[in-house]
Amino acid sequence: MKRALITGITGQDGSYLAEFLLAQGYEVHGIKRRASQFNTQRIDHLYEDPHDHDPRFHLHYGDLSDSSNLTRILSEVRPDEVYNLAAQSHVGVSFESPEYTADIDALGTLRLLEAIRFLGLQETTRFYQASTSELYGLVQEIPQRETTPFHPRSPYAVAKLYAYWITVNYREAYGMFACNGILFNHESPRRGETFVTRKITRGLANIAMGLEDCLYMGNLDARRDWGHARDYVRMQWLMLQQDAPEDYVIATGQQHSVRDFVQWSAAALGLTLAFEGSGVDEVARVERVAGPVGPGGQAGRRDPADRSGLFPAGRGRDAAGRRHAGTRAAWLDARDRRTPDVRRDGRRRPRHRAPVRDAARQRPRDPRGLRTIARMRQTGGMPA
Ligand SMILES: Nc1nc2c(ncn2[C@@H]2O[C@H](COP(=O)(O)OP(=O)(O)O[C@H]3O[C@H](CO)[C@@H](O)[C@H](O)[C@@H]3O)[C@@H](O)[C@H]2O)c(=O)[nH]1
Repeated sequence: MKRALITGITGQDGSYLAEFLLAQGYEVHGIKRRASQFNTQRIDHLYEDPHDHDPRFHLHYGDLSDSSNLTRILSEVRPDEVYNLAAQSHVGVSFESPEYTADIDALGTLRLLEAIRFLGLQETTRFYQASTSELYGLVQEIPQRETTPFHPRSPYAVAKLYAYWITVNYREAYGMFACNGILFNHESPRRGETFVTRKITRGLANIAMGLEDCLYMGNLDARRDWGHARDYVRMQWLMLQQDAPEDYVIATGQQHSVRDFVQWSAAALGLTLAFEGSGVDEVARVERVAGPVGPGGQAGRRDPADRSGLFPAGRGRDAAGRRHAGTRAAWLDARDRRTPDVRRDGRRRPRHRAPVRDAARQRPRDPRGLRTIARMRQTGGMPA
């Protein structure tokens, strides 16, 4: 049975790759960071108790900043394949934490490669490095290919450039089977919520459900090549199954703008947006609401004279604490009022409960997950 070790197993790609490798019959080991809160939501369905008979899924505490820890895990697992997916992966955040980003993304890769070499595993362990289209930054040719010169434009991309070349260097200097996967953007429902696709889908869904009233965006005209993460982890595996190690670009070959993504997401929710203004003053208002909105719900009718957005400010309540007409909450209230408590069969009808509010219904349970609503302003910056 082949053994794989995945750094970054708790992330989007790590979770899909673990699923994929388990289905291929691998024994899968993952490195997760210690955190005071649970950080394994994406892989909880794969968890096997270590006391079970012959589990094939194992988690180890570790960190790419900790060489002795990496060396110990590698010497215990002695993997056939290592997938280095762990990183500080947010481009915007790398401007705020450039040194941390370099430590994990650049030196972390070196630590892992060096631990493989130090343990004498360089001839048996194959190595995948999660490289990135961000290396191209200021693009030198269109489309980009494996031979296109790099011009990174963020601390993240510069750190990943070091990781790229140190991977090439270990391949050339020590004969390691080491590959860089230069992946363009790849998304899924498991994508982190501060990356643009999840930020938009979450934000607009919250607007449609009346939970928020504004979503602030950065550059709407930025263009990205978006694939699905599940397809891309298969590519990662395929790179390590070739006869000889090489670096590969993975993309769909199609680019779309962030603005397109906003409009598709709005359309899926039955919202029609009207864009006004330009540059940092651009605003998109919800012009029409149609069809079912939100899981199991439908939008309330909106006063066409109201140009302030789908839902007025004040979290959808007036001074007396009554919900405004036009919000999903108001629609649910109205449904509860007009629907008898007891069904025809004599059973009690379940009442609507706000799913994302705390007991006092004052604050969102997860404040990070719940900032949203109906005005989109182009700030020119790149907020998370
Ligand atoms: N995050 C974010 N991005 C915004 C926003 N508004 C516009 N954007 C633009 O949306 C684009 C896509 O951003 P993200 O999907 O958040 O990340 P990324 O910068 O493309 O980087 C991702 O893909 C790389 C290539 O695969 C990865 O290397 C990187 O780790 C990350 O996953 C960027 O050009 C960004 O300027 C916003 O409000 N938030």
